[in-house]
Amino acid sequence: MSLIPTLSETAARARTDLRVGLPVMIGGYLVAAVETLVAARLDDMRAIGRPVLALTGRRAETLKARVYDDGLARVIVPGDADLAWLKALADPSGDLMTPMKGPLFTEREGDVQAHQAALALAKSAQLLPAMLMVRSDPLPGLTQLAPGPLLALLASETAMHPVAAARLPLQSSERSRLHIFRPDDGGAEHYAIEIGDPPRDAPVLARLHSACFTGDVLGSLKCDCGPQLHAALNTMGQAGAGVLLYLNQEGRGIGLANKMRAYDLQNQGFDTVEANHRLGFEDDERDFRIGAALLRRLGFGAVRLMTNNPRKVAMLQSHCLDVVERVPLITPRNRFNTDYLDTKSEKSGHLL
Ligand SMILES: Nc1nc2c(ncn2[C@@H]2O[C@H](COP(=O)(O)OP(=O)(O)OP(=O)(O)O)[C@@H](O)[C@H]2O)c(=O)[nH]1
Ligand SMILES: [Zn+2]
Repeated sequence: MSLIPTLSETAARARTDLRVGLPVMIGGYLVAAVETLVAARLDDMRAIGRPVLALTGRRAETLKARVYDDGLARVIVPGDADLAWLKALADPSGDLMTPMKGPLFTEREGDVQAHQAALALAKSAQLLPAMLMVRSDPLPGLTQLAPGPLLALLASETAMHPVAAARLPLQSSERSRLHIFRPDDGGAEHYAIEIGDPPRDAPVLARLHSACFTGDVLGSLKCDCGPQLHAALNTMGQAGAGVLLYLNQEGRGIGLANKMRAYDLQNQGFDTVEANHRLGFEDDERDFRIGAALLRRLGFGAVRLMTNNPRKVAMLQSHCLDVVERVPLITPRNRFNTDYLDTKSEKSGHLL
C-alpha cells in the first residue's frame, strides 16, 4: 500500500517532531530530545516511568560518567533532577562554570539498540545528542519507529535526485551551471557548480566543499572555508572547466547551531576537535559518500581533487571514483585561523 509512510518517510517526520519538541516512540521507549524538551513534557514522561538520559560516549567522558556500551551512556535521572539539570548535561556551554554535575550513575544491563537509534536520530536532526527515554506503551499520535531498522537506515547511503539546473554566470567563470540535488530522506539539498563543459571521459578538476555560512557568506576569519571556496572557483574558471560540489554539511555535519556552540567552547579555550567531543559529536560527522554519489551522478569517474584532507581522497577512492591527483588548496593564515589550521594538521591529518 503506497499510502502508508515508508521507514525513511517516518524517520523524516521523527526528525521534525524532535526539533519542535514532540517526543517519538523508538521501540518500547518514549524518546524526547533534551534540547527541545519543556517542563510539562518532562513531568508527563516522569509520570509514565523512570527516565534515563542517553548520551554519546564523547559527552559522557566529559561529564565523567561511566560508559559501559559502545559509544553510549545511559545516565540514571535522579528523582529530584529538573529540566535545568538535564539541559546542563546535554549542553556543555556551562561546564566550566558548574563543573560538578555528578556523581552520575549509568545503567549497564539490557538492550541499548533503542538508545543508539535515538542518538543517531538526534544527530541526523542536528540536535544535541542527549535523549530522555522512558519505557512506555505506544502512545497515540506519536511517530513510531523500530530501533534496528532505524539504525540501519541512518547508516545507509541516502539516494539523491536532480531537481533543477540552470546557467549561472559567475565572476570566476561566465560559463557555469548550478545543479540542485534533493535527498530522498528529506534532508538538506546539495548543489553542484559545473564550470565550462568538462568532458566526462577525462579526470575533472573537482572540489568537495562543505557549507560554512560563517566563512563562505560572512567572510569569517576563523577558518579557511571562504578563501578556499573562491580559490577553487577561480582556479576552475582559469582552467576553463571543473566541478565544485557545495555540500550542505555545515560545521562538518553538526549544523550551524551546534557549530556556534563549538565556537563558544573554542572561546573558552578548547580546540575545534575537543569542542565537538564536549558537545557529544565525533570530530567529523559528515557523510562523505554524498560527494562520491553526486560526482558519479554527474557522469564523472575520475577527478583531480582540490583538497588538503587525505580522508576525502580515500573516501572517493573507496566509492569507485578515481582520484588521479590531489591538488593542494592552501589559503593564507591570519591570527584568528592559525590555531584552527594547526589543529587540522595535527589532529585531523590535513596536509597544510
Ligand atoms: N564543527 C566545526 N566545524 C567547523 C569548524 N570550523 C569550520 N568548520 C566546518 O568545517 C567544514 C570544512 O571542513 P575543513 O576541515 O575545513 O575542510 P575539509 O573540507 O575537510 O578539507 P579541505 O578539502 O582540505 O578543505 C565546513 O563544514 C565548516 O563549516 C569548527 O570549528 N567546528
Ligand atoms: Zn569555515
